[in-house]
Amino acid sequence: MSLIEQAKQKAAFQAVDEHVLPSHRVIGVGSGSTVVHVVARLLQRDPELNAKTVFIPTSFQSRGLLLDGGLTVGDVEQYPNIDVTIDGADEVDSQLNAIKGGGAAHLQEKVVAEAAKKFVIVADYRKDSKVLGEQWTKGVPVEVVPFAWKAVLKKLQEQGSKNANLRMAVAKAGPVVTDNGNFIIDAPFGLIHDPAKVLKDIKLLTGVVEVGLFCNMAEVAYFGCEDGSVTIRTK
Ligand SMILES: O=C[C@H](O)[C@H](O)[C@H](O)COP(=O)(O)O
Repeated sequence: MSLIEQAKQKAAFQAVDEHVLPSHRVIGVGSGSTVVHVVARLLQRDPELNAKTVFIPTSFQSRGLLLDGGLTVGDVEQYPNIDVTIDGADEVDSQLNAIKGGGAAHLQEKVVAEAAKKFVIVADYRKDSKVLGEQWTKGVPVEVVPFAWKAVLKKLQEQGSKNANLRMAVAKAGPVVTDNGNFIIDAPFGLIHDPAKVLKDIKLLTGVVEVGLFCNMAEVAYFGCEDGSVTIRTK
């Protein structure tokens, strides 16, 4: 396993061990490569405990991980009160604000995180920043309804993101289409010193469904470090 993968695993295992309690019955599960280790740790729990628990996925990917593991899945319509949600991030700042959506899953992720009593982030050392935009330079992921993409792109450029661009698919002609049938615009804003304002300004644009800025949401973040340790940042 590579150093980065080991770091992801360490952070994920420790976060599950410290935040998924035997009394919990509804657990939110984020998306991405770090969450693979979250699910692996959940599967190491007492099977009787898992049998009494419902897991709320945040994407096609995390639903598949849970189903493949034989876990029971539900949704926020059935379970609007989630005990804890654990998710990855593309970058986290010193105040625990995060950029998410590198995998285009941030809409469902935000809903599931907001429905939880506690939101926990797991990541490797490359995601740990003072200010958003230091390391994640691809931009803020913005999910937009398809017919509005050009209009939103123009507005984002007017808001200062000159290099905002429509995310294109790799093994498909045309744009990435999200699990919700929408498009993604990646909008770089350089260093983001006031993420809550950037979030608000983008969210007010007509046609925007959700913005991959998670402000004041996480209670704690676990970063797996290069030396095998885990750094824990709390609010
Ligand atoms: O859309 C994807 C999600 O926000 C992921 O949680 C985020 O991109 C981090 O993914 P990874 O753990 O693969 O770096």
